[in-house]
Amino acid sequence: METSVQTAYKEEMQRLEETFSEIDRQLTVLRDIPPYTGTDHTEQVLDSIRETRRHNLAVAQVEPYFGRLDFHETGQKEPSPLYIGKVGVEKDPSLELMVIDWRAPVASLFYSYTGGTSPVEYDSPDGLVEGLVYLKRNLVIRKQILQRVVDTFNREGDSMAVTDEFLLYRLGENKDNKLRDIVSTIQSEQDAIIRAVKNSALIIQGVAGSGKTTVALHRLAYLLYQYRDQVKAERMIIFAPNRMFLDYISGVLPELGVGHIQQTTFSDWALDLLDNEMKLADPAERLRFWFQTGSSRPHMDDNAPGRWKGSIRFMHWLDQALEQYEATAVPQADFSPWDGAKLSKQTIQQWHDVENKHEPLMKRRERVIARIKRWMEMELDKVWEVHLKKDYKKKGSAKLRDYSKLWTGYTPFSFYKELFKSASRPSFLSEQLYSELPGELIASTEAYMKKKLVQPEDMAPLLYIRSKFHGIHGDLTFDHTVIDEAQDFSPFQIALLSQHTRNQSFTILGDLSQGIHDYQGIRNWKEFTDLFEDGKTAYFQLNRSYRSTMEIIYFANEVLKNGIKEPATLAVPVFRSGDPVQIVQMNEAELISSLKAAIEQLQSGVASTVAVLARTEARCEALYKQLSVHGMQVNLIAAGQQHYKGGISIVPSFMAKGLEFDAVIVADVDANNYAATEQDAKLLYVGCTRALHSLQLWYENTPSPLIASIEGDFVSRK
Ligand SMILES: Nc1ncnc2c1ncn2[C@@H]1O[C@H](COP(=O)(O)OP(=O)(O)OP(=O)(O)O)[C@@H](O)[C@H]1O
Repeated sequence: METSVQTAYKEEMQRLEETFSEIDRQLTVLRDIPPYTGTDHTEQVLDSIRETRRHNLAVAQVEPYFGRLDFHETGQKEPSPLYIGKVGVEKDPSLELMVIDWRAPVASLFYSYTGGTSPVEYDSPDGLVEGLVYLKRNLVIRKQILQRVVDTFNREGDSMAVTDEFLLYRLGENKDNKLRDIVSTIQSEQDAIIRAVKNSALIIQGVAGSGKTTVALHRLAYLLYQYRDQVKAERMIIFAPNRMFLDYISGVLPELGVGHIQQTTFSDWALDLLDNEMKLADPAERLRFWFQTGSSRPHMDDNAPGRWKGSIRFMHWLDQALEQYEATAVPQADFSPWDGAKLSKQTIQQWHDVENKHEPLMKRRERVIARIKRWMEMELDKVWEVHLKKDYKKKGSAKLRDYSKLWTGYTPFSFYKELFKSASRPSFLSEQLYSELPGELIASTEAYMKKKLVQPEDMAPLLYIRSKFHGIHGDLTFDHTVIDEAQDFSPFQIALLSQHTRNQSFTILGDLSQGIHDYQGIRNWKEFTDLFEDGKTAYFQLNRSYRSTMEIIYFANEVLKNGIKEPATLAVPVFRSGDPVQIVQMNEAELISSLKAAIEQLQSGVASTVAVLARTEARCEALYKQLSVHGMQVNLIAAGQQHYKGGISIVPSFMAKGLEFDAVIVADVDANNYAATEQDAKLLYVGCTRALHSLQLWYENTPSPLIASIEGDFVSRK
C-alpha cells in the first residue's frame, strides 16, 4: 500500500510537471517575440513588461516554488492549494495564479501560520480575509528536480503544531562565503518585521544570529513589491559597518530579484557628500587604541570623543554656533562702490534676514551678494559719462570683492575647523559657547584637522553643517533607509539620517549585547526612539537565534552573564544540537601545530569555513604568518578589508561582527585578553556567536573569568 509520503510526493511531481510545462510554453512564446528597438513609447513599455516576464519565468523555471499552503477561505466551497515561490506565475490566458509571489498579501499566511485549528486571517487590499489552513508543506526543488516534500502541518494528521523539521534541515547545511536568502523558511516573528508598514521607524533589537541582517534585506524586497508606486530601489539605502560586510551580504538582494539599492558605509557616504575635502584617519589606529588589553585599556564614558560628538547635545551646540554665525555673518558696514552710491547695511541685512530667510546659509550669502551686484549694475546704468562708468565699474568690482571677503564664506570642513581652533575662538562664537567644548576634544580634533583628517564621529556634524549651508536636495533624500549594526551608531547620526529619509521610513537593527564599540554607540534603544515623532516608531525584539547550535548559544549566554549584571536579552536557540563547546588548554609552543591539526580536522568533518579569532590585529598577523609558513591557505581579515573570501580566516574578534563560520576557534581566551568586564564579555560573545556548528576556546595559563566557571553538558574541557 502507498504511504502518505509517497502519495504526497506523487501529487507534487504531477503538479510540478504541469507548472514546468506552463512555464516552458509561455517562455517559448515570449522568446519568439523579437526585442523592440524602435522609439514608440507604448511599444517600449510593452517590451519592458515582456522582458520582466521573461526574467521571472526564467527564475521560476529552475525552482518554481518552495511552499504550499492549503487554505479554505470562508465562503468558498473547498480549500485550494497556494504554491509560494520567489516570483509569481500566472496561467496564460486565464490569469489563474499558479505560483504566488512570496511577498503577496496571501503568502503572508504561509509565514505567519504557526499551527492550530483556529481560523487565520491575512490583510488583503480589500480588507481582512479569514479562513482555515489545511496543509502547510515545504518543497525542495533543485535544478528542476523535486528533492524533498516535508509536511510541517496537516489538519488530517496527528500533530496540530507546525514542526521545525524543515527549518532544522536548512540550518544544518554548511555555509559558503556569502549570506543567503531565507524565503522558504522565514519565521513568523521575522515575517512581521518584513511586512511592517513603510512609514515608520522600525527599531529591531535582535540577539546574535536572529536573522536581523537577512530580515532587513527581505524587507527591502517586500517594500519594493508592496509599495511599488511609492518607492524606487535607487532611492533606498543600506548602511553597513564596513565594506567587507557589504561584500558578504551582496548575494542576498540579487537572489531576491532586487538590484540598484545603494549600499555603503556611513563614512563613505559622508565623505562623498563632503566632496572628499578631507580623509578619514586610519581606522586601524583607532581600533588599536580602543581595543587595547590589560592596564592600558582606555576608559569609556560619555566624554569619549565618539559619545560626545555623537550626542544630540552636540547637535544643539552646533545649532547655536550656526545661529551665532548667521547673526553676525553680514558685514556691519554700508556698501559704497564709488563716491555717491551707497547701499545701507540695514538694507543688506534685510535682504539677508527677511527676503532670503528660507535659503540655507551659504546659498543666502551667494544670493545677497548677487543682489548687491545687480544693484551696483543698476546704479552704473544711471551714469552717462563713459570714462566715469568705466572707472566706477572697476572700482565697484574691487569693492565687492573686498566686501565678500568681510562676509566669510565657509565649506563644512573649514567651518568645523574654525570651531576647533585652540589658539582663539572664532569671532562669531560667544565666549560662553566656546567654553562648553572640552579642551581635550579641541586639541585632538585640531591635530587631525590640520592634516585634513577626521574621525568617524566627525562625519555627522560635518554633514549637519553641510545641510545648514546648502540644504538637502531631492536626490539626497531616501525612500527608505536601513541601518545595520545600529547599536554602533550615534543619536546624532540617526538624527542626521532622518533629515535625508522621507516619512521616517527606517529599518534600524542591532544588538545591544554586541555593542563592542561602546566609545561611539548607544546603550539603550531609547536614545533613538526619542528622536522620532510619537507614534511613528515601532520596536521589535528577535530572541530566537538561528545561526548556532543550542550548545553554542547556551555557552555564549553564560559568557554574557559573567560580564554583564543584567544582559538586555538572552538568545533562545532553535532545537538544533551539535557537539559541546570545547575549552582547550594549549601551550604557546604547540599552538601553531595544534591549530593546523584542529583546522584540518574541522575541515574534514562539518566545516567548510573556519575562523580563528584573536584579540588584536598584531596577534592575528603573527598567527597568519606562522600558519602560512606551515603551508596553510589562510586569509587574514584586517580593518579596511574590501572582500570576504571564505575558507580559513584569521580575524580580530572586533572585525568578526556580522560574519559567520561553520567552525570558530577563539584563541588566547585568558584573563588578560578577556577580563570580567562588560566590554570584554560583549567581545567574546560576538566571537562565540559567529559559529554555526562548532566552537572551541583556547587559552594558555589561566582561562578568562568569563569562561572559567561555565559548567554544563553543553561544554567540555581538555
Ligand atoms: N528563518 C530563517 N531560516 C533559515 N535561516 C535563517 C533564518 N533566519 C536566520 N537564518 C540564518 O541565521 C544566520 C544569521 O542570520 P543574520 O546574519 O541575518 O543574523 P543577525 O541577527 O544579523 O546576526 P548577528 O547580529 O550575529 O550578525 C544566517 O545564516 C541566516 O541565513
